[in-house]
Amino acid sequence: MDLKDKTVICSGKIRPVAIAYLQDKVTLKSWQQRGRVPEEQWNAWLQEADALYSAGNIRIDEKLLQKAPKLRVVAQSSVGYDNIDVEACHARSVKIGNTPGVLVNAVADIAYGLLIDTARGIVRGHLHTKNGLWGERKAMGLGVDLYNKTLGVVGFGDIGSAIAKRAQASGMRVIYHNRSRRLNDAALGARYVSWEELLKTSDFIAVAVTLNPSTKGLFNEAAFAAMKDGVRFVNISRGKVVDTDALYEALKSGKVAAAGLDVTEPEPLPGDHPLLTLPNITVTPHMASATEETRDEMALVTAQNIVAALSGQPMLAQVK
Ligand SMILES: NC(=O)C1=CN([C@@H]2O[C@H](COP(=O)(O)OP(=O)(O)OC[C@H]3O[C@@H](n4cnc5c(N)ncnc54)[C@H](O)[C@@H]3O)[C@@H](O)[C@H]2O)C=CC1
Ligand SMILES: O=C(O)C(=O)CO
Repeated sequence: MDLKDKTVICSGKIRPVAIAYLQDKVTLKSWQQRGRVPEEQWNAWLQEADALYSAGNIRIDEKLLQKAPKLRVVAQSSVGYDNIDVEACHARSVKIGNTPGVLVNAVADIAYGLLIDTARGIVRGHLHTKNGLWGERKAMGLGVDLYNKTLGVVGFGDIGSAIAKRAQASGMRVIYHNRSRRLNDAALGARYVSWEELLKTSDFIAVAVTLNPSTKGLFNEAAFAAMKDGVRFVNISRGKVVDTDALYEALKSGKVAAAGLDVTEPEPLPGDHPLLTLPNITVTPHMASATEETRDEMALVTAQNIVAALSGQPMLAQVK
């Protein structure tokens, strides 16, 4: 099908693999400079757009949709789509695509790295060495083993179960809590438990839920209070799942012995944020999917979703 009369606009810089896929098929308007498309330009593009390649964290809501009368497709270049008002899109017959699956291993690797860091303080050790304190390394204290400990995974979807696999390689027992029990959990070597049991019995907790109304602020003061003393906490899902102030207090008191976060609220996290004054936290800048291979695959799925939807074909991954 000739789609050259269809205009695809991109909200930010996109990967060459996506440009190569799209440029001969559609009329592509992409901003290949750093930062956001200037507002005037963006508003003009929205007027003409049949499809939107959503790169980065732009809010796609009724306000944006009103400026885009021809829009029929939004392709989010991530698995999470909490930046999109799904109801508003569907009310205007705008299809939404995302990129599940292709980023699972890259994200689970970072979660596993953070998990090890909460046990052993790798980043802390690096900073200690860098600050000329190698000889005083005993001051750092000892870490703990992953081996023979219980990992509680909250959100046992694609990424949660991939984190479990990595933890099992370190000899951890895995329990999980999910919206519903996974049929294949025995094959995955993981045991379904209630939210309360997970909090009470986990030595480590890894969070891999979607951000939705039921998970917003899920890890609040009460949740941290219900955890084991000295629990270690990793979040790679979305910052808004955690009450930042409650986590700060739990880390300060030692209730949470250490935390590893790839996502924060707010994002970006300012360099002078109170969380970063604590010695027992490692924060990475929402980079869990940031490998060359994974970002290429995410870009390609995003581009393929657009072409499929504009051709009236099923998308590779559609948000229902
Ligand atoms: N840090 C990063 O760069 C990345 C972060 N993510 C985040 O990770 C999330 C998960 O990704 P996938 O595993 O691919 O999605 P998925 O849809 O396979 O898994 C999410 C799981 O969360 C569960 N869930 C939802 N609400 C829940 C609740 N209230 N209680 C317990 N479980 C609940 C769902 O049942 C599902 O099993 C994404 O939505 C995204 O926000 C994803 C990729 C990269
Ligand atoms: O895919 C996602 O949801 C992300 O957070 C970006 O990799």
